Amino acid sequence: MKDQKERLRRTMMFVPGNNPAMVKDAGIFGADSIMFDLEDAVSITEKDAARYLVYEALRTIDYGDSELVVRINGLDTPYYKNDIKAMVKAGVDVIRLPKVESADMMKKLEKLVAEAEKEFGIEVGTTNLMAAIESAKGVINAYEIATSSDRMIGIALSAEDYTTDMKTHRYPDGQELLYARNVILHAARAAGIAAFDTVFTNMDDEEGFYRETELIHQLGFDGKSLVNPRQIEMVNKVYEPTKKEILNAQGVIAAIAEAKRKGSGVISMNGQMVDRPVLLRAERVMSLAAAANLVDEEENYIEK
Ligand SMILES: CC(C)(COP(=O)(O)OP(=O)(O)OC[C@H]1O[C@@H](n2cnc3c(N)ncnc32)[C@H](O)[C@@H]1OP(=O)(O)O)[C@@H](O)C(=O)NCCC(=O)NCCSC(=O)C[C@@](O)(CC(=O)O)C(=O)O
Ligand SMILES: [Mg+2]
Repeated sequence: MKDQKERLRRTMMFVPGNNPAMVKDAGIFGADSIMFDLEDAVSITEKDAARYLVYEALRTIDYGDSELVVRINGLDTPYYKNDIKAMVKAGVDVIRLPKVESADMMKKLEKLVAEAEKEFGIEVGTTNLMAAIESAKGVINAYEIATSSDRMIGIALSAEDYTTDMKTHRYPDGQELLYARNVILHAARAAGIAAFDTVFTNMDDEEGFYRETELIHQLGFDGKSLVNPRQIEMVNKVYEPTKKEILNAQGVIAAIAEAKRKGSGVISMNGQMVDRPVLLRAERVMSLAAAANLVDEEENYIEK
């Protein structure tokens, strides 16, 4: 199996942790990551019930190949300690901390997670972490957050809270998010972890959703937080490589293998220089092609 830091995460779907039907069926939509929410989708009166529901679901329901993420309550609430204990005990893959503004917040989370792992006899270091950046301060400190722990698998932009903090709101062209998107992407890339774009909340605006997904794909995001299963197929479509890109990637991989046989790291293919960065891009294209079932086990292109 691939390193957890390397896995494909195009779609990370929020599932309200207080909704038994949604929690039960969340695995059928094929999201790369399912993110059970204990924070803002759950009212204060339902915090304990939601925690228990998600705990039971993690222990008993088979969610297939999807990565299992839980967004716990923030460090400024009375709920996060119980959330951490329960989710670690249930064996969650990733804990997502909301409203992160500093590396210290992630270090505090890491310490509590390690304590819980010890308490429940789980190997220390098993539970991965990610941070949601939802304020100007979080954006300013994005790199220190991204590098705060070896357990970090990614950082995410949370535009609903972020635009509120910035005294603006979301516009169709996304200009108000350009700076935050670029800072978060650079911080994630410099730290060697994943970058996730924010949710798109207007379910009736398919055109707007496509436009936003194409933009974040072009910028280089690994994927997007989602609020509805209908959005999964649309994101996968945008991230699907074309036949030309797949055939080119296969050529690059073969050319580099040939170069290695000759003791070199660089070779020319159709007059184009092919070296390590080109190879890394080709490998990502092949991962996306495999996820979209566009290649067979020997990585041959499947004509549809
Ligand atoms: C939006 C809507 C009400 C629409 O409902 P609708 O009923 O119209 O949807 P339909 O399409 O008709 O549903 C068809 C079938 O799919 C099922 N189904 C729908 N959604 C499903 C789902 N998510 N998981 C599993 N199942 C699902 C449904 O049960 C039905 O099943 P069935 O009846 O059997 O046919 C619904 O989707 C929903 O509640 N979404 C989650 C909302 C949420 O979690 N918000 C909090 C996270 S954001 C935030 O906090 C901001 C943030 O913090 C973010 C950041 O940090 O990134 C920031 O600051 O930016
Ligand atoms: Mg938020």
